[in-house]
Amino acid sequence: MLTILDLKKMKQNHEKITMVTAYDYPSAKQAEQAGIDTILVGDSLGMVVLGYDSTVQVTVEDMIHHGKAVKRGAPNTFAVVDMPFMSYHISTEDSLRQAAKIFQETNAQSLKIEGASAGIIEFIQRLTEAGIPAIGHLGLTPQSVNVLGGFKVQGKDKAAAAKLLHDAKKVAASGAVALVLECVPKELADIITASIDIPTIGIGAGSKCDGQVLVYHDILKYGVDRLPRFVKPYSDVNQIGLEAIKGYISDVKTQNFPSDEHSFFIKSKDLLPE
Ligand SMILES: Nc1nc(=O)c2c([nH]1)NC[C@@H]1CN(c3ccc(C(=O)N[C@@H](CCC(=O)O)C(=O)O)cc3)CN21
Ligand SMILES: CC(C)C(=O)C(=O)O
Ligand SMILES: [Mg+2]
Repeated sequence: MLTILDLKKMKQNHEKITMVTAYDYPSAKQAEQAGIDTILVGDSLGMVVLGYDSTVQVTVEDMIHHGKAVKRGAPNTFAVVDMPFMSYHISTEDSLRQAAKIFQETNAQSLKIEGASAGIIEFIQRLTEAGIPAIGHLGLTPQSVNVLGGFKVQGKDKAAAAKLLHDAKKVAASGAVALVLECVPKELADIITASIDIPTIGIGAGSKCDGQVLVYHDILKYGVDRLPRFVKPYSDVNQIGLEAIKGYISDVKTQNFPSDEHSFFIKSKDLLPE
């Protein structure tokens, strides 16, 4: 399993860090088998596998339920769990209690937190002091979709770009071990990556970030209809899966399934009731 020191070394050595989301046992097992560096139990699970229209309805219990399944599937991969909406905003004390619960119950290696307000910066410091590696998340922070007015690229004007760089420096200085940059212009992500000593992990943030993260279901094109512009699909599981289920339906209707090879037989007819 990689450690936070390995991730820092990978930045220094210009070796790209790979991250994929996983929400359950099979996807985690597959990601580990494929040789991924890190797994994110993203709160995107609310949209991707629970059918919510944002991540706002995802709970601490949801994150623990999915996080435990992921760790069972990928016991040897560095795992990050998202702290969900409002689980780290009420007070630093309450946030620390929620973090301890998620970290202990999932056995994850790190927790991810969106934003860089004064409260968040203090929380990242306190997590680090307590021995919980924190990963920051700036740019498009989906838990704030209702304040941002949609899933939109961030840091597009001079003031917003300057604030994003300033926030990234604050997150790095507070002890965070990595920083996710979501939906940020490539040139800005490049400057941020060069300005901080912790790895940046981009999603819709161009190729200069120290690592990349994508949603598992987006990579596979599985269950998702419209893919964001930053996604490159590597398969079409929607199509493969649809054909499989249609084939099954057709075989049952036409009595081609189950055949004898998929059936069990009694040793002797004498054993059957009269
Ligand atoms: N399947 C999936 N993939 C993701 O990457 C993802 C989720 N779900 N859910 C949680 C968040 C939400 N994300 C999103 C969702 C939509 C866009 C999107 O449609 N963006 C526009 C850009 C709009 C603009 O130009 O400002 C796009 O065309 O990609 C971006 C990020 C990223 N995360
Ligand atoms: C998109 C990534 C960075 C994320 O936070 C998630 O999957 O929830
Ligand atoms: Mg998330």
